[in-house]
Amino acid sequence: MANSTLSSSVNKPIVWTIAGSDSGGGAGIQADLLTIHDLGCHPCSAITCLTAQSSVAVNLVEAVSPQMFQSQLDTLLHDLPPVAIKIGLLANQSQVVMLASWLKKRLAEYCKQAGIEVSVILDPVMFATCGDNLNSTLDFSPFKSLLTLITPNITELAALVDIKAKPALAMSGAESTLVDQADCVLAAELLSEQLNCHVLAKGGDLGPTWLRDCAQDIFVCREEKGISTLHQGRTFLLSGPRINSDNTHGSGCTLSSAIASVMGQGYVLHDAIVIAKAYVTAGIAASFQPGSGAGTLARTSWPSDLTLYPSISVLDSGPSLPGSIKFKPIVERLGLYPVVADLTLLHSLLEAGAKTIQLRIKDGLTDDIEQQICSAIQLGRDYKAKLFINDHWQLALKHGAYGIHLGQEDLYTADLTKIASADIALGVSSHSYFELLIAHQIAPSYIALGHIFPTTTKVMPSKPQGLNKLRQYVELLGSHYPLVAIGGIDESKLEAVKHTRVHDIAVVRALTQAEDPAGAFRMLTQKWETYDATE
Ligand SMILES: Cc1ncc(COP(=O)(O)OP(=O)(O)O)c(N)n1
Ligand SMILES: Cc1nc(C(=O)O)sc1CCOP(=O)(O)O
Ligand SMILES: [Mg+2]
Repeated sequence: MANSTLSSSVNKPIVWTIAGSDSGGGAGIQADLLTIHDLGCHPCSAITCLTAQSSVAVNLVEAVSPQMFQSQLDTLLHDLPPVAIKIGLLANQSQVVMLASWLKKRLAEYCKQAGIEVSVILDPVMFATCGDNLNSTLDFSPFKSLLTLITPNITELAALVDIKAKPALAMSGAESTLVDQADCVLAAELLSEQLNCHVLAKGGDLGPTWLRDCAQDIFVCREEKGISTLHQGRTFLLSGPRINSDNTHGSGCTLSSAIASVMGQGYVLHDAIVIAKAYVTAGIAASFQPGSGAGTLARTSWPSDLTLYPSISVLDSGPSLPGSIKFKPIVERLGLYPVVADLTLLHSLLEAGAKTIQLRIKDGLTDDIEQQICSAIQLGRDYKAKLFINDHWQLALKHGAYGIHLGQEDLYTADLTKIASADIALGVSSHSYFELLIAHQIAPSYIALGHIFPTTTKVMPSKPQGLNKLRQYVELLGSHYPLVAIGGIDESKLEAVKHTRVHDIAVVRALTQAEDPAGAFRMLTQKWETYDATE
């Protein structure tokens, strides 16, 4: 017992914070250590400076010596290398230059040797919540191409961006302040180009009027591995609930260290951002005031309440989703859901008792496809089954299918309003928290969660989600939608999948590669229905 406790704590991902000490305990290193620990990682720190700080004033800032700064980084790298790093307050320009050079040489060398990538999140701390200037004159350009993400607030964004390089911004009089949403977006996109990294421009502070109803952040995303190309090279608006509270001291530190902690556990950037935003919202909602000035955030662990999460909209000129539509609800269980490519198999699985089934044709002649879709829809009706058509939404609409299954990419090209008003059920694929939140915004009839295990049925841009994430998705959305797990599920995985409490499962190869697909369907269904969801 003692051993297993020891090894589980040793195996926690190591996340560093490189930041200043806040003697008041609400921000800086102190907030970061609490956050990283609360979100399941082991925190290490490299302290840049000490601040004599309370909730009402910053009275003294004293940088550590260059030797001490360098030695903390080298000492840690030797024995406690990070999977992610959060950088906060840097005390002077020489620390910026030294750290940039360390990231470029030492960290890069380590990453190459270990064959890993380390996410680096910079929170460019310039002002304390009490308004005191901490360091508003730093030049962060040495960090170009060395950061994963930078997270300025709107004031910091205005100070950071080289506005003169963007005539459109300068013309709108935005030399020192950014007011309009369009100016903020342009500035964030410009900063992203300047530093060659993703940007999250935080609108949590009560600044320009467009930010006052909800806490809105602008997320400029460049190229990123592990996610659909649909969500790369785009600018998003993340709108979360605004909690009216003065106790927001340390919210920027908390957000950036939460992003590092979540990325350090293998979540993609987009997920880390929405999870961290939800974490900060929950922390502000439960905040407290230990001194006489602004109070500080509570640590409320991994956020699983859907109302904490932001809605996502697109701010660039690309396609966007329609608002307020709702699809036919499905109240009964989908059960074991076969996804098949031919009518003979479809027919035999209906005969074996499938109550939900999908026709997924990936190639073939157009005339032929329409004929197969027509026949499948008729078979679905004959067997009183829920027959979904994958991809071919126009033909499904034309011939009155029970349902349509669409991938995230299809959501921007299909006529969703027409599908909803034809009372056709809609299933939507998802591969991350970010995609789940997008699916939730159009309130489909069910959401598919994939791919849970490695699959050879199709090439996926994302990594297998695994059982832990599946469990988290079910906790987040399981009371709102039927959730269907897909990808690599076979007899050997059935019981573990059931323990996540996901409602239903969809399978391809577990049936298509079986000698007797109808027999395999009956056997898997019987097992799926008899396994207990509780562990
Ligand atoms: C139940 C179920 N879940 C996910 C998918 C995948 O759909 P999509 O993202 O549209 O990808 P393709 O199937 O078109 O490759 C699915 N078909 N069914
Ligand atoms: C069609 C499909 N969609 C997925 C997704 O994650 O969206 S995974 C997948 C393939 C599932 O096949 P198998 O059961 O053979 O692994
Ligand atoms: Mg599809």
